[in-house]
Amino acid sequence: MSVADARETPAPLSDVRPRLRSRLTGASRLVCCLDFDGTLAPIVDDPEAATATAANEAAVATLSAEPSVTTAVVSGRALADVRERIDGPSTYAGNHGLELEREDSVAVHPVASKRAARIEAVCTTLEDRLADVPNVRIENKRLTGTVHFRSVPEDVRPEARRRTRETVERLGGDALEVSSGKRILEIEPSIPWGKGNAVALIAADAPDDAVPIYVGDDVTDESAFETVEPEGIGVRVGGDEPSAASARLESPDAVATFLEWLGSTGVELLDSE
Ligand SMILES: O=P(O)(O)OC[C@H]1O[C@H](O[C@H]2O[C@H](CO)[C@@H](O)[C@H](O)[C@H]2O)[C@H](O)[C@@H](O)[C@@H]1O
Repeated sequence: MSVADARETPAPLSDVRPRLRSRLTGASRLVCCLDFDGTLAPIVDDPEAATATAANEAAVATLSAEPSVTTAVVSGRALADVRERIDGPSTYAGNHGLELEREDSVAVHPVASKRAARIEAVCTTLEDRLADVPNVRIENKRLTGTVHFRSVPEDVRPEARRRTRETVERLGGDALEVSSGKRILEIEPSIPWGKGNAVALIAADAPDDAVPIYVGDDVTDESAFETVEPEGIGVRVGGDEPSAASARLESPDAVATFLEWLGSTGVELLDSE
């Protein structure tokens, strides 16, 4: 049976809370890793317009100021982009974990760095190949690229997706690959590295008894859920698809309520024995 086959629909977070309480009780640290789009920020048509809800901004600021919590944002966006969108954390991962900023030092996956020129070439060529596709957007994030179809008329999307895949195959060869996200295709270096690897590096900085939590809403968040479960807790936002996360929340508003709980009750439970 594959890992994907073993996935189940996550339970409502309220059902998982007793397990979370027991994990947090007496632990020395909480490592709280958060996705951005669809988790802290509601999904919107224009990727440039995405903003964290006010309640999530406040909750992230509170958690980030808490000495017993490591707060990290782990996004598919470029590091510099996501950093501008949410203040507070000491740690940011961008481009699905290919770039990681900890304590003011940024590490970039060396193979991804070498393939940035190919991403650039693909994005430039796609500007031309998709020039006749209404409302398509190409987001060049240097280490990866995203083609946005959310505002493209539905009948045009299959052909636009086909041209995107064909262009990546032609210019990227074995060096690049395509994956799907929410109404997007992601163009990435074909290397075994994702958000889960970045979360593992972040968690490795914490003591062994730290409790890792990851909250996210999309396919690329699954590797991060696999990293934190079952010692910690993965929380999938929205939908009821099978997931490696054990818990689920409905929306970014529900995420804010959860983060507020972590910043108050959750922190009190740490070292509370
Ligand atoms: O890992 P994330 O922080 O969730 O980033 C994943 C992608 O998010 C963005 O695209 C998504 O959000 C947009 C704004 O709400 C929406 O228009 C788009 O349809 C979504 O797929 C971002 O633009 C991408 O670069 C990220 O890879």
